[in-house]
Parts: sequence; C-alpha cells; structure tokens
Amino acid sequence: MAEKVDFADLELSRKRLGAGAGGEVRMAKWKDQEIAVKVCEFLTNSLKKNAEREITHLSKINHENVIKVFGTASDDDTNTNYLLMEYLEEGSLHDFLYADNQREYTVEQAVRWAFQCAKGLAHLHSMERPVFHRDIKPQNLLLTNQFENLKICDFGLATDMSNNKSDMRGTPRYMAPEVFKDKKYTDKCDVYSLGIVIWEIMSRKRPYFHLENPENEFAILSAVEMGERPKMDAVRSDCWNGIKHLIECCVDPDPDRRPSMQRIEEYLGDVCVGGQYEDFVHILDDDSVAVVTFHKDASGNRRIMRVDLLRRHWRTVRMTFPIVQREAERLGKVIARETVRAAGDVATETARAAHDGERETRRAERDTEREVSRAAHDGERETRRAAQDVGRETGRAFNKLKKKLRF
Ligand SMILES: Nc1ncnc2c1ncn2[C@@H]1O[C@H](COP(=O)(O)OP(=O)(O)OP(=O)(O)O)[C@@H](O)[C@H]1O
Repeated sequence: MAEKVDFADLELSRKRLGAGAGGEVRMAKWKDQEIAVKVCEFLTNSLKKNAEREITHLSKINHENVIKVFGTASDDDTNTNYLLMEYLEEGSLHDFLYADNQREYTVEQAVRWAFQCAKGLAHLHSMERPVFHRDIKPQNLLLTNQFENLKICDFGLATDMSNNKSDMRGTPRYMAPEVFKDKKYTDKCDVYSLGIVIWEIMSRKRPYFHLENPENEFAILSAVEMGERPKMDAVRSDCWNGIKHLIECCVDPDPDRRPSMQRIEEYLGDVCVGGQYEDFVHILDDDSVAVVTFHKDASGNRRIMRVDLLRRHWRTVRMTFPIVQREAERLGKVIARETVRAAGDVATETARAAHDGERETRRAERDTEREVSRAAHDGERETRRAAQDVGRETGRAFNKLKKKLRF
C-alpha cells in the first residue's frame, strides 16, 4: 500500500504540469525534493474509483519505465487527495511531438521510446496479477533525462485480470476495436494502443489525421470498426521496414494475431539495446534495391542484421534518399569486406574443427585399444581362475562318488 504522507509536509507550488479528467498535476516539494502531485477532487464516484485504482496499481509496481509513486496525502478541510509521484522534467511525449518549437529526433530515438514503453508494459502484463494499462497514448508517456528515458503514467483506468469486461473507457484514437465492439479487454488491447503510438512517433502526426473529420471521435470509432488504420505512407521515410511490419501486426483486427508485449519487448530490445542501427541502400539493378540494416554494438562492432530486397522501389528510394549513390558505393565496399572476412572466419573455423576432429579420433582409437587389451587380459585371468575352480570341484565330486561306491 502507498505510504500515507502528512499533508502539512507537502509544499504545493502554483506550477501546473498538466491536467486531465482525473484532476490537475502540480509541482511540489516534499522532503527537500521536487516532485509532481496529482490533485484529485472527488467530484464524482467514478473519479474517486479512478484515483483508488491508480494508487492501488502504482504502489505495487516497481519498474524503471513506470512512474514511481511516493505516497498519498489528503486535505480533510477541502476533501482533496494528493498522489505524490516522481517529477519527470521533460513533460509528456505528446507535448514533445507537438510543441510549438519542435525538436528533431532520429528514428533510433523513436525506436528507443517504443522499446521502453514495451518494456514497462511487458512488466505489467507479466506480474503475478497481470495489470492492463488501458489508456496508452503519448499524453501518458513521460520523458526525462534530456528526452532519452520514457516512463508510463496515469494508471486511472488500469485494471487487473479480475475485470476483463470493458467499460469502454480509454481514448478512441488508441482504442482496439474489440474494446468498443465486444466490450472485452485483454493484454492485446495495450498491444494495439502501443502500435498506434509507434505509428505516431514514426510519423509525428495525429492518428487518423487523414479522415475527413479527424477530431470527431465517433467518426474515428466507426472508421476503425470498418478496418481503417493510420496510413503507413505517412511514416518517416527512414523508418525501418521491420518497425512498419511491427505496427501492422500490433493493430491487427484479430487480438490473437497481435504479438504479446513480451515478444515486442524482445524484438525492439534486439534492434536497439546497447547499440545503434543504420540502414544502407544498395542498388542492385534498374528497379530493385537492397536495404541492409547494420547493428553497431556498444564497442563499435558492426554486424549485418537484416537485408530487405525491394523490387521496383529504386525510383522512390532515389527520391527519398538523395545520398543513396554514395551510400550504395560505401555499402558495396563494406559488404565485400564483410564477406571476405566472413569467408576467412569460416575457413579458419573449418580447419580448426577438422584438426580437432582428427586429434579426437586418434585419442579415441588409442583409448579403445587400451580398453580392449585390458579386457582381454582380465578375461584370460578370469578364464584361468574359472578352469581351476572347475578342476577343483570336479576332483572333489569324483572323490565323493568314489567313497559312495567304495572303490
Ligand atoms: N510525474 C509527472 N511529471 C511531470 N509531468 C507530469 C507528471 N504527471 C503528469 N504530468 C503532466 O500532466 C498531464 C496529465 O497527467 P495525467 O494523465 O496523469 O492526468 P489525468 O488527469 O489522469 O489525465 P487523463 O485525462 O488522461 O486521465 C500529463 O500529460 C503530463 O503532461
């Protein structure tokens, strides 16, 4: 249970960090540190329930990609409750994406955000009593450490397995179709929302911006029900094909066909942990190109991770990658070098294996010879001893018989 903090120890600031249906979030000071405080005035029963849910779930979770809760406080005079949380100084991912003064970010950074979000959610889904967040969207993903680290916040709609009936709450733009159609909630609904979020960070556009009335939530819900999804041609041109494929899998209409959050975490972890990814385009002929993805690990070693062959894409690639020619030449050299090095490694390994094999065979032959001669020697000794025993027994039996017949 969350620690109960004395309201008198809390120094509330006027600075408002944000606001949502659950109340406003303000800066505060507590125990000499800057923190964020969610101010919950229970105007309705459902808001009270949300706040209780948030406290219950957050106080049980301890993960680097989930916001940390310090405790709760209440002011009985005003019937207001406060949720004390760590303060994340860079604000929400939503504010970052749509700020007036927009900062650029790389595709690698976008993948790292996606990975951290998947990591936090995979942790929630694998808890002893799995927790579903149910409201994953950029407003509920907070950034810290120069926009590098991401943490999930706002557990007002979170639920555990005891309740998989949807009350159809959440945000339509990010809501899986089965939530509003069949009123069913599983871990795959968070997977769907994450898919939409990944699309959003790869396009820097609001999902369904292409609809005629993109702010109308009913229009979005009915479009989604008809199979509409954010358009893949809106994602940035340097987005890796694997990530595009991942988005498509996450927003599959059939929840069973969506990957699990653990699987997504593994995949994104493979593509971004401890290193960087670089795509190079290699022109094969007039209408086909190969996109080769290299992974550079923490010590700077480069490894080819994936090669995508794209037919009839050369024209598009030429338009989207102005430096493609130079990169292609560089790549050609790198591939040739890598191939020669790989062939050299294979040859050395084969020779070493052959040599080891020969040595092992010789040693086994020697061991077998030794064993055979030891067994033969033992056998001879045993046979001699047995023959002696038989001789002795026969003599004894003959004497007995002689006595009986009184020779
Ligand atoms: N710990 C924090 N540090 C910094 N900013 C925060 C923090 N918590 C929340 N915020 C800001 O306040 C905004 C609203 O927070 P939050 O989503 O938790 O409120 P809410 O009332 O539950 O919203 P919703 O309407 O989505 O339910 C966030 O989008 C973010 O900009």
